[in-house]
Amino acid sequence: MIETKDLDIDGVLQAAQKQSIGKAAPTFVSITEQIAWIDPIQFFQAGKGLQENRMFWSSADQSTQFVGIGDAVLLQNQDGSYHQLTNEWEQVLKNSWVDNPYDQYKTGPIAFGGFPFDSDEKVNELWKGFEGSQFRVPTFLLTVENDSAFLTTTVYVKEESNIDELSADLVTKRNQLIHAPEPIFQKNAIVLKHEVDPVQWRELVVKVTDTIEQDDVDKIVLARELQIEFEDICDIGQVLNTLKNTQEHSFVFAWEKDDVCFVGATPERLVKVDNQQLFSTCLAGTSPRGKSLKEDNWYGQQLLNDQKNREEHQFVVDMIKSAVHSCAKYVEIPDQPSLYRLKNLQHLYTPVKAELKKGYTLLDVVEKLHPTPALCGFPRESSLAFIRKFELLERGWYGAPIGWFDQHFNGEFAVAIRSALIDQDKASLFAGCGVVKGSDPEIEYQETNIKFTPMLQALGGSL
Ligand SMILES: C=C(O[C@@H]1C=C(C(=O)O)C=C[C@H]1O)C(=O)O
Ligand SMILES: [Mg+2]
Repeated sequence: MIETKDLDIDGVLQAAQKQSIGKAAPTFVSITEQIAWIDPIQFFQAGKGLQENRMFWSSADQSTQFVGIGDAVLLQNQDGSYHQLTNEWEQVLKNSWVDNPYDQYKTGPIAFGGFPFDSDEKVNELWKGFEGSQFRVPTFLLTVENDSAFLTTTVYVKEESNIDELSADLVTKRNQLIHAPEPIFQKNAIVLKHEVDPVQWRELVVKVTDTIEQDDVDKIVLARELQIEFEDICDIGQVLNTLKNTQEHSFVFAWEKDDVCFVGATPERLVKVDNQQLFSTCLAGTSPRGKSLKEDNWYGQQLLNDQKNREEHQFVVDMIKSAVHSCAKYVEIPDQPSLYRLKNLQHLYTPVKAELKKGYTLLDVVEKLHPTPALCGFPRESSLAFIRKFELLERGWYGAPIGWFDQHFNGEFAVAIRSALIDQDKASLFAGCGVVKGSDPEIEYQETNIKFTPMLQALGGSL
């Protein structure tokens, strides 16, 4: 039996209401309790019954998993402003009542969400609902940290709130979630697959290599879209379960808005900050996995020694190094990349460690880093201008920071690649690759195909 403190939602809400009357402002209430361990996917599936927006996050080593149900707070910034987001979060916390006897990092008030790749991009039909940056504090947040589970319940209490009703409603929903039955999964079956402009895409790669020859640009990342249709409405829980079980060393995420959900399993950490300790990742340069150990090692060695891939990688290292330097006391970064192996492919990988200077927060670093040359190109301005002008799709949240931060701005962001936007019985998958001098359109095309594979398989299909 785990030791749990008696939960007194009603008592906390009453005290918070007194505070809101005193301050003549609503109080943001966050109550954390330890609960019996529950499978995060089970909790996620149970959230479907409440008909509220859900979110999911798993760290790349799966030691931390978050599931959120409901929107207690939604912070939305049309222009993706980091500064505004910081201010709004501080504003929310200003009049708060945080009841967290466990005082655990990763419990209590935490906001989850994402940014657009390019906040100047006009939002099209596909990305409707995902305008600007959006972060939510879920009404119910499950934190599973190895074998321990915590539930944080968040609600606004106003002067006029009916506390009896409010607390009865929260308790009913809480019980529904934490005593959820074993999840039942629907099998997702793909009935239609449509590659968007594959011929034009290869032509665009040639246009990029020509541009690189002629202009002051060295690398441009080009993305592709693959559209699919399911036989029935896609079961997101099933997709997450498969991603979790098949995609090791990857952050698995889902962020639902009404009936649309952005889902993925990305290997790429943008930045993590834990008490001023900063961790970032340079990931660029790709090759397939081999079928045997010998073949796998051969691919790995080829990748480590391949000039084109090393160049693709180095642009990322140089940029991240200098961005992190500008806000850190010291930066630790190996001279040579190593290999980061995933189920379907392997990447060149350089980890970055640093200590953040006082006065800088996680969001400041996200702002400095995004978009890195891993997703945009180098130099940033000219590669971004090319993408804006010529790319054949709207990136929306693809390739952008997705993650979480707590009340002290500790948290973690990943780069939302290996992802799909799922709208009931339809989905768009995204994959891109770094085009540099000498890139071959067919090889780059095949590289994006392997990058589609993990998501496509999790959705019930194959290439
Ligand atoms: C753009 C993507 O991946 C990026 C591009 C890579 C490459 O071109 O080698 C490797 C990892 C990522 O930085 C994607 O998966 O969509
Ligand atoms: Mg590449």
